[in-house]
Order: sequence, then structure tokens, then C-alpha cells
Amino acid sequence: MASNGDNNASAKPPPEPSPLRKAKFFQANMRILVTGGAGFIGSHLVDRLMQNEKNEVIVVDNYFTGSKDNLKQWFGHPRFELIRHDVTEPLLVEVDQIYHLACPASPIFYKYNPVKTIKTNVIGTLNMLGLAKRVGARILLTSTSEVYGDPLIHPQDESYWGNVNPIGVRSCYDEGKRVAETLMFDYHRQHGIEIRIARIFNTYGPRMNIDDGRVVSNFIAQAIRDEPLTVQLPGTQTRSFCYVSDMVDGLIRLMEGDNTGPINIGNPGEFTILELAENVKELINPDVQIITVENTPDDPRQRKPDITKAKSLLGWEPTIKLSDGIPLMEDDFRSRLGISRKK
Ligand SMILES: NC(=O)c1ccc[n+]([C@@H]2O[C@H](COP(=O)([O-])OP(=O)(O)OC[C@H]3O[C@@H](n4cnc5c(N)ncnc54)[C@H](O)[C@@H]3O)[C@@H](O)[C@H]2O)c1
Ligand SMILES: O=C(O)[C@H]1O[C@H](OP(=O)(O)OP(=O)(O)OC[C@H]2O[C@@H](n3ccc(=O)[nH]c3=O)[C@H](O)[C@@H]2O)[C@H](O)[C@@H](O)[C@@H]1O
Repeated sequence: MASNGDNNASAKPPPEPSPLRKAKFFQANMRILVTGGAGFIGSHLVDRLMQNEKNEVIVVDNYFTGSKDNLKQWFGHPRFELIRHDVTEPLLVEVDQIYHLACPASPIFYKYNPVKTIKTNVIGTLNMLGLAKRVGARILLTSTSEVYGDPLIHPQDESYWGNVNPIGVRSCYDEGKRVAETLMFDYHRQHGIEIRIARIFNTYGPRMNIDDGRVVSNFIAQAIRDEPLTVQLPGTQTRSFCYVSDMVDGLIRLMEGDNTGPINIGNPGEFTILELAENVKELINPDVQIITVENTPDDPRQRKPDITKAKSLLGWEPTIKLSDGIPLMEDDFRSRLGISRKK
């Protein structure tokens, strides 16, 4: 059983995959389930998985923050299937791999119905682990840097246990993901399930909801619409932004490799939110105003991934820097907003 060398060796061998895998005359495609596949990262992951002719991709999504539009390029494709389904309900499908992404990710959306966010993280992950156990599938969870809370060490490596408020307004998400990680490891140890855990740091790129509420999409939409960029106070808080194609590459390497994780996947380039606003202003609209507005409770003050493990265990590191990624996202936002560049 693959592991990251920590004390997580499983007690039992993994469940047997489908007999079709050993069939003599019929070579089945790899069947891959992507939960939350109609969302931002999920739809880019689906695009990449569909490029491999040996993959059949099944997406399940409840469309809370995702959209069918993100997947319309695959409608009618014989290797693609889309199911409206909520992961808090059991799911019966026969698959070889599960990328478990289903969960609202933008703070304004995960705080909108916090009880549902917890159910999605806990019951949803339990259901997907039950599915993995029944069919012998390998399962990857998209966890988050929010498991480190408001981190007291910097940059954050995977051995850090975090500084999380268990009763705050972000807890439905960060504590929810922490329980999801616990469930993953307990199924691994108790039932021999093959698990992979990615701790994703702030990711941005085309197809983010224009009104998603996350900082990169907010600033880009504001700059294009000639509206002031809203820097939440103090503005010195930091984030590290990873372009979505790099993220997808990291997730697939983690799934295909031998290590359970958790492994940080993110871009270590760190910016204050004010620096991000200045970058967006310079690249998209030098005339736009930058204003400060109130922040929300428990906003982490600093965040930067230590990606030593991703580099050494996955041979992965990001390739797209922020100043190259912002214009790529600008093109997508302009075409969706119908606002072309000023002459
Ligand atoms: N984007 C980031 O910066 C980031 C950072 C850390 C972790 N992550 C994780 O990556 C995953 C994807 O994030 P994203 O940015 O693409 O977000 P997103 O909101 O665009 O996508 C999430 C998808 O999950 C679906 N969903 C939500 N609840 C569901 C449920 N109960 N049943 C079925 N589908 C459900 C949504 O409709 C949406 O399509 C999430 O698990 C998120 O926690 C993202
Ligand atoms: O990468 C992660 O681990 C997490 O990062 C984000 O959470 P957060 O960093 O709070 O994301 P944003 O809402 O984009 O906020 C980033 C920073 O920008 C600030 N901000 C946000 C929006 C805005 O208009 N202005 C602004 O200054 C916020 O106060 C915060 O300090 C994601 O939304 C989570 O899903 C993800 O799990």
C-alpha cells in the first residue's frame, strides 16, 4: 500500500477492483468519477482527463456553484456522462478512480448554508469513501490550505497541524475539510482504501464564476467593469495564487503516483492583497481606483505553501506566474462580460 512514509500504513489490503480489470479479451477503459466536476477546478480537470482516450469520465454535481455550461464541450461524447446528484446522498456507480471535489469553495458560498457545507464535507466524503470501498476505487480528496487556519508557521508544510477556530464562521469549511481528511485516513487504515489528499492553495483561472466573491475573480471583474477594486482590510494579508492548469497537473500526478499525501499543491509566489490589486490595476486597467473595505471574521493573515513534498514526491511545481495568469483570465472574463479591451 502506498503511503507518504508517515505512520499511516493500512491494516488490510485494498478491496479488489472490478473483474473486468483482469479480463482476457476485453480491455475496459479507466472509469473516472469527478464529483463537483461542473465547478471551476473540476471542469478543467474533466477537460484534461477527457484528452486521454482510455478514460471514461462521469461527473456528478448538484450545480450549487457549478454550471453545466462549464462542461458543454463534452455533451454527447461517448466517453462522458453527467449526473445531477448531491453527494450527501449515496451513489451507486462502478468506477476505478474518484476525484472528490464536490464542495462550495468561495467563502461567501460556503458560509451561505454552513450546515449544508458541513454535510457536504462529512456525509459527502463518507458516501464517496463507501463507494470507493465497494468498488475498490482509488479516491483523491481536494482538501485545502484552510486546514492550517490562521497559520502560526510560515510557509506552511504538511506536518503543521494548524490554528483553526472550531466555532467560527469559516469552521463549516475548514473543520469540515479536516474531518474529511480524518475520514480518508480512517478508511485507509481500517479498510485498506487507496487514498490521495491534496491540500490546495488559492487557485484562479478562466471559468471562475464572475460573481464568485473570491479575490482574483472580484478584482478582475471590477477592473474590467471600471469599478473600484475592493481590498478588504488590512490589505497586508497574504495569499499565494496558483493557475488552474498547474493545479490540474498536480492533482493528476498525485492521483497517479504512490503517495497518499497530504501534499500541498499551490504556487509559493506570495502577494499581499494590496499587491494583487496593484498588479490587476497595472495589467488590466491603470485608471481604476483601489479602495479599502471591511473584512470578514477569521480571515487568515498569511498563506504560502511549502511545496518541497510536491516537488520531490510528484516531480511537480507550478509553471505559470501571476503576471502571466491574470491576462489569460482577463480574456475569459471579457468574453463572458462582453466588454472588449479599451483601444
Ligand atoms: N479554488 C480554490 O482556490 C480551492 C482551494 C482549496 C481547495 N479547493 C477545493 O477544490 C474543490 C473545487 O473547488 P472550486 O474552486 O472548483 O469550487 P467550485 O465552487 O467552482 O466547485 C465546486 C463544485 O461542487 C459542486 N457541489 C457543491 N456541493 C455539492 C454537493 N453537495 N453535491 C454535489 N456537488 C456539489 C458545486 O456545484 C460545484 O460545481 C473544492 O473541494 C474546494 O474545497 C479549492
Ligand atoms: O486556498 C485555500 O485554501 C482557500 O482559499 C480561498 O479562501 P480565501 O483565501 O479566504 O479566498 P478569497 O475569498 O479569495 O480571499 C482572499 C483574500 O482576499 C481578500 N479579499 C477578498 C475579496 C475581495 O473583494 N477583496 C479582498 O480583499 C480576503 O479578505 C482575503 O484576505 C478559497 O475560497 C477556499 O475555497 C480555499 O479553500
